[in-house]
Amino acid sequence: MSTSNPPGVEGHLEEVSRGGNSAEWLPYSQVKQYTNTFIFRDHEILLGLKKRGFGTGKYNGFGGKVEPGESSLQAATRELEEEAGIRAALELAGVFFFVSDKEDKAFHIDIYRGENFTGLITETDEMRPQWFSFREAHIQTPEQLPPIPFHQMWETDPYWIPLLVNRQPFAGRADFRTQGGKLLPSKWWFGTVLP
Ligand SMILES: CNc1ncnc2c1ncn2[C@@H]1O[C@H](COP(=O)(O)OP(=O)(O)OP(=O)(O)O)[C@@H](O)[C@H]1O
Repeated sequence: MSTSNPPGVEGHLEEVSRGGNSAEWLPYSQVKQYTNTFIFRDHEILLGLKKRGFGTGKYNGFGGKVEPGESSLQAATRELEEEAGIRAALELAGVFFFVSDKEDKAFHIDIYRGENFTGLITETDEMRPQWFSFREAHIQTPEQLPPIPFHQMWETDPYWIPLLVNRQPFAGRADFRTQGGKLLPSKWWFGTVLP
């Protein structure tokens, strides 16, 4: 069964999770395009610890704004090289749309996945790359990698990272509100793409 998408979320989707308050979705007047890229090998995912700017101290994929004249895929490829020093053929894995009560701009984030990268993974001024394991039950790999550090990531990541890891195309939205000086999700909805 398809359910009705939140405003800003497109596609023929089936709900997988929703939560938060029952308030209306926050309004927005402008949409900014971003990218976020995750590299995979075996049961491992490459994350970067953000060292400056928005999301400092959190682990995330590699990405940023889509610049004028650039496609989303070009931006994702450029940001991966700028922030991690590598290149990879990327495919669109999902979309995460979010709005905060701090500004009237909405963020549309195209989420990409890639494998078989070339180049040497390199720490940059912006990101410290690190491999994590997503094996079930957090059984550690022979290289003793830690599991995905959800406690040090955006609060909405646990809703869509499993879909990314399981190769299920997805789209979702979250509204963030400032609570006690912290930006926290107040309402969210995620769905997988139906054929
Ligand atoms: C709130 N929930 C969120 N959940 C998951 N990912 C989120 C996110 N909010 C932002 N992101 C990602 O964080 C990066 C910010 O990038 P950011 O450094 O601001 O962009 P960019 O490199 O273009 O900026 P500058 O060049 O420094 O101006 C970018 O990948 C963007 O997709």
